[in-house]
Amino acid sequence: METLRAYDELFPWALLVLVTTITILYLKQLLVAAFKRRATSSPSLPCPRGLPLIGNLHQLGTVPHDALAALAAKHAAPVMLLRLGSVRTLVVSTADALRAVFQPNDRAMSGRPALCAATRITYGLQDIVFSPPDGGFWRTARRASLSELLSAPRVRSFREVREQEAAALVAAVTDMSRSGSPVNLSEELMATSNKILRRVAFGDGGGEEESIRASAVLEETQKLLGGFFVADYMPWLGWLDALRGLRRRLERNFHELDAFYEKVIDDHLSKRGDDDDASKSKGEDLVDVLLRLHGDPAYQSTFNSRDQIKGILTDMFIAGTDTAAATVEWTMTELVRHPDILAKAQKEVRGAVVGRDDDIVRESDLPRLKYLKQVIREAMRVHPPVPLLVPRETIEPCTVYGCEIPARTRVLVNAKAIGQDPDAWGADAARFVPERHEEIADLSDHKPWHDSFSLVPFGVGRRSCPGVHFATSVVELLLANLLFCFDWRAPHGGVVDLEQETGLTVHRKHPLVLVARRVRVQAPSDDELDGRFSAMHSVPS
Ligand code: HEM
Repeated sequence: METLRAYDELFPWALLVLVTTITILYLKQLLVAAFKRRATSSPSLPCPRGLPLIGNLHQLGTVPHDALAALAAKHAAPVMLLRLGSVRTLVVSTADALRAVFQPNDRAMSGRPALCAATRITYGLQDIVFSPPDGGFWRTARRASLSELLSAPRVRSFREVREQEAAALVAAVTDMSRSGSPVNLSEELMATSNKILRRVAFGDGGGEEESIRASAVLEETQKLLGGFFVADYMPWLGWLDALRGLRRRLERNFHELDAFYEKVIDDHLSKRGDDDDASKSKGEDLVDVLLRLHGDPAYQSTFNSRDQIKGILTDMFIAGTDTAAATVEWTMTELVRHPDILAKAQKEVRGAVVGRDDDIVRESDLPRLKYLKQVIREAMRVHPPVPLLVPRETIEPCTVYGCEIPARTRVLVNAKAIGQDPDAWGADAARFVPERHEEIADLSDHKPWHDSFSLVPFGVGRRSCPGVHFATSVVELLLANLLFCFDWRAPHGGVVDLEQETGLTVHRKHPLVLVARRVRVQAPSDDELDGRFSAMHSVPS
């Protein structure tokens, strides 16, 4: 009994000790877990604080690339981790950081998020731009884009289309300049770029009316792809997109686009039956090429459905039209803001292209226009047309500055912030100075675009743009003709602003409206020509 009483007295104490021990062990475990979490997730990557539910979404503002650049500067964060809705997002904002993030992790960073509009428009990600990199399809389709669709010989084969459309642009602007009315250059450039891509991709078939309808459908596709779908950031609120009517718009656009492609493909198939093999590869447009690959045993296992052909056609059109037009639009904006640079570029092109009857710049003239290429590079540094590139997503865990980044993290590369990075471009990074690209030996070579981490308007690594060659030939030809044929100024002696419209491709907020004066260039004397070339490559005061 004595012993039992002793046990009774001891029991509460024993219980207390037990509970205390368990509590201490539990708290210790919590603390260790918390330390471990801090140690393994992101010890050094800044994570600007967000709000419940929406995270940092509200900090994107109306011009996301500029807002992100400001946020990165505020937190001294070349790389930062944000939460956009429920999406963990890594943002890269300087050239050094881009190298540090991508050089060791190019494969890990090569995914794309399955965004709502892109998934629908590309027939469930059966294209090049948005397809996942780990299946065989992207690899084969990308190989086809480099060796067939956008190869140097293929791009050369479309020279006539580009020259005809450049001449049509000059004619349209000449008409407007004659009547004295200012030219809406943004509109003209978009129409020209659109027409070039349509002819290259779908051929010359179809009447003018059909062509205009197709442009309207493709324009809507562009808007939807650049639009904001709530489901891309907060999947559980995706029903809001239906309430906003976006889902219905997307469905309508998808079916219109599909009907258009079906007709184009059927027309090509019936035309093909009549052609012999030799004429087939001669005047092929991109639909012809894709139909040929569809029947080629080397490609057949991956290119085996019409949907894939249609997905890739959307890529070509969407990736190529808007971007080329925006590049010329921003380049002309900067030139009109810098009359000395405009004069120097005009002097070069007018000195190099004279003495012919047709009074227009041809593609064979372009290799001589070194300063023009510097001007374009500088415009793409200051105004990359796709400032946040096309979003990426990690396909596997990887390490960034010693921190583990899980798979399925969205990655945004701020090409605009990188182009303004003073460590890469110097203290005058914000100024428009084409001469800073003088050192690049061969600007006709497209390698410099892909080798750089400080100038990345065409992206970076294995998913960078395969359309560089195509894009630069359109941009250079249109710009050279605008400079050769016209003198330009802002209406009423005003200043052209730099306000931006948002979207995947960034255009000017207000169209670029300028006064053009048609110029007929006289053949210069030999002495004049000698003087021109020595003056041409000196820095303007
Ligand atoms: C000035 C014009 C252009 C610019 C600024 C541009 C820019 C870009 C950018 C930033 C990307 C994403 C790169 C990345 O994620 O690292 C891209 C991808 C792509 N671009 Fe372009 N682009 C232009 C013209 C073109 C043209 C003319 C075509 C074809 C006709 C084209 C076809 C593509 C394709 C297929 C991809 C996807 C590549 C992949 O994911 O593997 N682009 N472009």
